[in-house]
This record gives sequence, C-alpha cells and structure tokens, in this order.
Amino acid sequence: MSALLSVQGVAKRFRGLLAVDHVSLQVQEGSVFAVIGPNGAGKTTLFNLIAGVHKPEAGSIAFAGERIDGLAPDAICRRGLARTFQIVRPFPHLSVMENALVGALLHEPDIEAARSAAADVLRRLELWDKRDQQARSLTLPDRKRLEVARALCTRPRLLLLDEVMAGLRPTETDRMVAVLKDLNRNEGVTIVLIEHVMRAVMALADTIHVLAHGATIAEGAPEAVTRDPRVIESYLGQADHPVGALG
Ligand SMILES: Nc1ncnc2c1ncn2[C@@H]1O[C@H](COP(=O)(O)OP(=O)(O)OP(=O)(O)O)[C@@H](O)[C@H]1O
Repeated sequence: MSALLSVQGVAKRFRGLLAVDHVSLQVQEGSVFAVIGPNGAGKTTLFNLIAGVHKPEAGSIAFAGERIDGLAPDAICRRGLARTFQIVRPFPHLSVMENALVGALLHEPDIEAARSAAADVLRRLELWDKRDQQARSLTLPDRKRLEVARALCTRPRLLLLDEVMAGLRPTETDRMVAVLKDLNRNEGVTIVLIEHVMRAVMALADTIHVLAHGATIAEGAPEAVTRDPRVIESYLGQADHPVGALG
C-alpha cells in the first residue's frame, strides 16, 4: 500500500529554535493517524509545514504521489488536503450555512450545487438545525463541529485536525469521535489529528506518532506507544500528562 501523505525529513527553525527536527512519517489512505507530544513539541508547526503555511528548510512532502512542499495553502487544499485550526476560526458574522458554503464553493462553482453539498455536510455534523445562526453565537462544541464542517466542505481526501477535542466535555468528545469515525469508515476520509485528549486518540487512531522537542521519539500502534517509557518520560513535568495516566 502506498502512502497518501509522505513526509520525509522535514525541518523548520524559528530563529535559533529547531521547532521541527527532520521528521518523517507516512500516512496510509483510509487510516487515522495521530500526532501527540507535550506542549511545544512542534505538532502545529508540522501541520503548518504540511498545509503550506511554512516552507520546510529541509526535506520534502508528497500528497497522493506528488510533491506539495512549496505550494500555497489554497493550492494544497484544492488537491484534497484540508485542515482545521487549533484556535477555531469561522467567519463570526456569517451564518453556519454561509461558513460551510465558503468551503463548498472551492470545488463547486454552481451556487445551488454548493448549497446542496454544504447542506449534506451540515446534516452529517449535526449542524443543520443551526444553519441560520451566526457562527459567533454558537457554543464551543458547535464551533468545533463547524470548523470540521468547513474543512469537509472542500471535499478533502485527507483532513488535518488540530485539537478539535480541546475544551469539550467527555460526552461532547464522544460525539465528535463518533462523527470522525463515521467520516473515516463510511466516507473514506483519511484523518491526521493533533490531539491532547488521549481518550479520543485511543478511540480513533490506527497509528500514533510522538514528537518531543521537535523530533520523533516513537511511532506505532496506540497500546504500544502509550506504554513506551520514552513517551511517558517526555510528558513528565507537564501539569496534565495524559499518556502517563494511561500507561
Ligand atoms: N511563528 C513562530 N515564531 C517563533 N516560534 C514559534 C512559532 N511557532 C511556533 N514556535 C515555537 O516552536 C515550538 C513548537 O511550537 P508548536 O506550536 O509547533 O508546538 P505544539 O506541539 O503544537 O504545542 P502545543 O501542544 O502547545 O500546541 C515552540 O517552542 C514554539 O514556541
């Protein structure tokens, strides 16, 4: 099986700090791949490299067999790689439907067809009843779902999710996990997620990749990775060391 996303030895430095230190990973089509690691490990910077926000100083990134490093974020999104942001960023004064439409119009220039595609996604994400509400009036769980909906409306083959569970209560986390499982299993969307909520990671991920100080320290099946002493040690000293609690 060839990888849908292949990251080879990418590096990114901010002034003196090597935020991503020659990281390599392979994400198989149809899988759920989690990137975890303590605060400041380089997870969001790695996403920004994949999504085209930053250009890697070393290494290469291929999506569906073609190089994407160096392309602009919108060009990468058009190829089928969409992302959400750690800080949710819907257009606050637009309605839920209008926010979804912005994504749908990327691939579907016909407004009625785009509206219909957006409606399908909003139903799937349980936001249809709130389609006329302004995004800024939504609760945090609904804003998180809208963030996923906007990304999904661009019809991605691969979805990059940056901490979509943060701030959710356990029941809301379970709902989001169910939505993502459905997308992955029934729609075939490949998912790469950065996540601190280990309950969600364990429920979803086929593979976990662990970063610490910008570098890879472990990768493998969830049960093995969360028992790895290097992984547990990397979280020590963190107020909430979720992996230690599981191990
Ligand atoms: N734009 C930037 N300019 C300067 N330094 C940055 C920038 N973005 C990230 N960094 C630094 O790079 C390192 C990695 O940050 P990054 O946000 O990628 O970590 P993270 O693993 O996503 O952390 P968290 O779990 O807290 O979100 C940190 O030391 C951070 O301060």
